[in-house]
Amino acid sequence: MNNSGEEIISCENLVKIYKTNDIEVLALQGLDLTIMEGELTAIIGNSGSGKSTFLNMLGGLDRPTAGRLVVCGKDLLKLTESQLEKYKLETVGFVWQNNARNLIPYLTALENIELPMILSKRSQRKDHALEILELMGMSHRKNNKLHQLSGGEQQRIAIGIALANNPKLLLADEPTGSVDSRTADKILDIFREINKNLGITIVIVTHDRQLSRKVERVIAIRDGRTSSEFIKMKSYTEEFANLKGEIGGDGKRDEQVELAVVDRAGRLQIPKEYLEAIGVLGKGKVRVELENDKITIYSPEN
Ligand SMILES: Nc1ncnc2c1ncn2[C@@H]1O[C@H](COP(=O)(O)OP(=O)(O)OP(=O)(O)O)[C@@H](O)[C@H]1O
Repeated sequence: MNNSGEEIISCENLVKIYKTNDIEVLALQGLDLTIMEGELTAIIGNSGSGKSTFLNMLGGLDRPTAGRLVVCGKDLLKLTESQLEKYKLETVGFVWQNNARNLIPYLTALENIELPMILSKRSQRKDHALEILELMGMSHRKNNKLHQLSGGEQQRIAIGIALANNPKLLLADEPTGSVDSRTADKILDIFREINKNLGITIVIVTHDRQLSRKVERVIAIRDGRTSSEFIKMKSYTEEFANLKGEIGGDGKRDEQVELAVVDRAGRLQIPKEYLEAIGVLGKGKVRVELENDKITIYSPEN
C-alpha cells in the first residue's frame, strides 16, 4: 500500500433506494467512508448488506439516490450522462466475479484488452495491450478465447481489461468467488502487485474472510451503513519475515485491529456484541466518561 494522503473516495451519508413496482428497498442508508489514494481495501458484510450496491455506485453503473459521493474529484450525483460514460471508461476499472461478463467470448485475450482502448479512441492500443498481458503473466495466452482459459487465467485477463485505460481506481466484485483457494491467493497477489507497483487504488468486495485477512484495511458494512473497520497492524514484509523467522515473531495471530466508525456528526457505532457484553443492548442509554485520553462506556446501572 502506498497511501499518498489524498482522498480518492469520499462518501457521506450515501443513500440508495431501489424501487420495484410499489416496493422500496433501502440498500444504502447513510453510508460514510473515505478511501485514500493508493489504498487496497476490502469491503465485507452479510448478503444483502449493500456491498455490491456501493461498488456499483463507485463504478458509475448506477446513481445514488441522495448523499455525497466524490471519486477522483468527480461528484457522482452531478455528472451528466456523457460525463458518466467517460468516467466508467477512463477513471475506473471493474472486475466482475462472472468472467462471461468480463470477457467477450468471441474475442481473443489480446482483443478483449484492446476493446476499452478502442472505445476511448486511444492510439498504440496493441502495444499497450501486450504490455498489460505481460504484466499479468499472460503473454502466452494472447490468442486464446474465454473457453480456452482456466478460471484463474480468465480473471487475470479480466483484470487486464480493467487496467486497459489506466484507471485510478480498480473495483472488484467477489474476484475470488468462483476459484479454488490457491488460485484465489494468486489473484490477490496480482491485486497487491498492481496496487504496489502501479499505485492504483483498489476496492474489493468479498465474502472471503481469508482474503479480507490479507489486506491492510477492511471495511464492514451492515444494513447499508459502515459498521466497523479492521486495520492490519503489520506490513506484509514484516509478516513474511516473521513467517521465515527473520525477525522476532511474537506469535500473535490476530494482526487486524477493529475500529469503530465515528461519522462526521460524531455518531459512534459500537459493535452489537460489545453492547451485549455490558448488558446495554436495547436499553437506549449508556454512561460515557472522558478520562485523560480515554472515553469509557458503562452500563448506567454500574
Ligand atoms: N436492482 C435492484 N432492485 C431492487 N433491489 C435491489 C437491487 N439491487 C440490490 N437490491 C437490494 O438491495 C439490498 C442490498 O443488495 P446488495 O446486492 O448491494 O447486497 P450485497 O451485500 O452485495 O449482497 P451479496 O453479498 O448477496 O451480493 C438487498 O436487499 C437487495 O435485495
